[in-house]
Amino acid sequence: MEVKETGIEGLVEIIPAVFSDDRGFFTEIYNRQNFVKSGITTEFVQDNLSYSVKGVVRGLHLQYPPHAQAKLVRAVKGRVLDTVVDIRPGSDTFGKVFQCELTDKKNNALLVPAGFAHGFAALEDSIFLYKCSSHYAHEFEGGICWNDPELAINWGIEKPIISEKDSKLPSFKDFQSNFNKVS
Ligand SMILES: Cc1cn([C@H]2C[C@H](O)[C@@H](COP(=O)(O)OP(=O)(O)O[C@H]3O[C@H](C)C(=O)[C@H](O)[C@H]3O)O2)c(=O)[nH]c1=O
Repeated sequence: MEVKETGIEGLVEIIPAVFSDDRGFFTEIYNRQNFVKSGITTEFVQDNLSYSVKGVVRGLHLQYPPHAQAKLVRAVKGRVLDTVVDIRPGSDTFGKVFQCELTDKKNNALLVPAGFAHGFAALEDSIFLYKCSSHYAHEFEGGICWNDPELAINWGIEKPIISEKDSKLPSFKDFQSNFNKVS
């Protein structure tokens, strides 16, 4: 298992060992012992899976403290452009956007610490599988609109398919003023 730094504290890409033979391949997608050995001690409590047709953007989502979630995210089918924004108060990289293509060919994953807004674009029909460090808490959900002009995120999709809920998410500026109130 290779852990690649991203230049943002705590945000790492994970490339697992993949064992291929004439039947296909085998890979461990989570092994607590190996993660701890690599310095990743996050405790996960919930696994989620979502299917997105090509052209979907989900996000940017987060849960407010004390229900903020660290996530271990991957595409088990297809190809997604995973996108995170550092919204940790006082972080040296506050407001920084990081993107990483997660594909079923690379079997790569991204460990997203708590304190990030998270979303992804489905560049193909994709199945997204992820572990969360805190349970779903609907009343603590928040987000930032996918097309915020300040973040200017390139999702790789011109006119994304988004949910009604995501279409109403606030701008990054409005999010920050609200976040200061709830933190
Ligand atoms: C997140 C979640 C949702 N739900 C229910 C609530 C809704 O009735 C339905 C769809 O929820 P939503 O539209 O919020 O699903 P996504 O747009 O995929 O949300 C996720 O998208 C981005 C990429 C994330 O990082 C978050 O994990 C999460 O916010 O599933 C649950 O029952 N449990 C859950 O943990």
